[in-house]
Amino acid sequence: MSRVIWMIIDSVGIGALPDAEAFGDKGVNTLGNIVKAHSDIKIPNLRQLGIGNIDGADFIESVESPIGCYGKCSELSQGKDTTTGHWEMTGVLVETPFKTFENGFPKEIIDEFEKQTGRKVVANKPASGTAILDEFGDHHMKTGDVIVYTSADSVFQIAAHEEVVPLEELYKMCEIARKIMMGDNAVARIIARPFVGEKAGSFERTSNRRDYSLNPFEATVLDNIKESKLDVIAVGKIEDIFNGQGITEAIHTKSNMHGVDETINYIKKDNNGLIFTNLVDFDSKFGHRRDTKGYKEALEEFDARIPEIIEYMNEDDILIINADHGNDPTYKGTDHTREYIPVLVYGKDLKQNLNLGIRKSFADIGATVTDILDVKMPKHGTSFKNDIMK
Ligand SMILES: O=P(O)(O)O[C@H]1O[C@H](CO)[C@@H](O)[C@H]1O
Ligand SMILES: [Mn+2]
Ligand SMILES: [Mn+2]
Repeated sequence: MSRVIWMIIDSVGIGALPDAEAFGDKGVNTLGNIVKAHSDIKIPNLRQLGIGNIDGADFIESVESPIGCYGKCSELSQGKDTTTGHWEMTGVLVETPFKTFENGFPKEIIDEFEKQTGRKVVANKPASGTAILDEFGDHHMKTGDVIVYTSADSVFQIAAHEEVVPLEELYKMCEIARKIMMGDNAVARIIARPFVGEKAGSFERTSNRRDYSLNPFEATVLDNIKESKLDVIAVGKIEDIFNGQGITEAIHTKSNMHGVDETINYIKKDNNGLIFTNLVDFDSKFGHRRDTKGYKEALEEFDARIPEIIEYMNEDDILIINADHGNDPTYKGTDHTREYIPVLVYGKDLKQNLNLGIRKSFADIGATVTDILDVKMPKHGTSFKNDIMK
């Protein structure tokens, strides 16, 4: 039976959506602008899969006969964050945007949080997660007050030094915040942001980050697969994005390469159903940091692992690679960008060099996954399984 290996290259958008300006994003193109900034980029394996053959992706040299099926998808949901992107690709549309807090969180919320956690809050504003450590890290070290911040995303983030606030306490604080930030104040995610280091300028965030999401509003593709008694194996932050819903086994990872290693480990094992991986470094280490060189190198590093992934796949396994939103490292600010996402599909038994065109929704990908695994179809999305099968 076919398995699906579904890998999310977090934030690798491929050009502005028609409505990008309404999201404050003009002329954005994550992959396009990285390639423009670094024309020596080497991503031969993504190109072999057809990334340069996608409609409008003329900034990447195309190949004559790609071995994959390739296309791009629009986002129907009103958002450009990870939760919205992943939920849409698994069949749940977010029609009302998640609540954001451009001016920080209201006093009642902070008061309640301080009361229940017994710690004072500093910052309480939108910020870049590394800049905020430079600004308030020293104060935190001296006082034990925790750094609460948000961004253009619907997030309540708590940063604390691992030696000042033990991880267990930080996670407990996130659970408290999760309970407070429901109902009218429901943010998509509460995020634990532990860090280490001596002083401002040398603080570093650790991989002990944890996200506390809302439950998806409706059944996702993952729920449908799990209901059919198949495996839904989550690698990286997938488990957090779905709050564990519809997942049968999960592993958190420290980096993109660790994510690829664990994905390959699962490919080698005997399982049935879906291996679902998120590679977040593109976004968190390079996109938000507006680091085009780092982003380019991360793409090259991932690209170099593709042959290995393919090598271990069974004859009837199907590999899908796509993004969840953009994060153009050449654009102003430090936030995500509203973009098309590329989608690449490869299987030893599938058609090659097939243009999937411009799809109406990310949900088409999840619908295809369910169709391949022959489980209940999601409410949204049009499967392209029949197009890719020989
Ligand atoms: O700047 P950092 O903390 O990496 O924040 C980024 O990560 C969070 C979740 O995606 C968002 O708030 C985004 O802005
Ligand atoms: Mn993301
Ligand atoms: Mn992000």
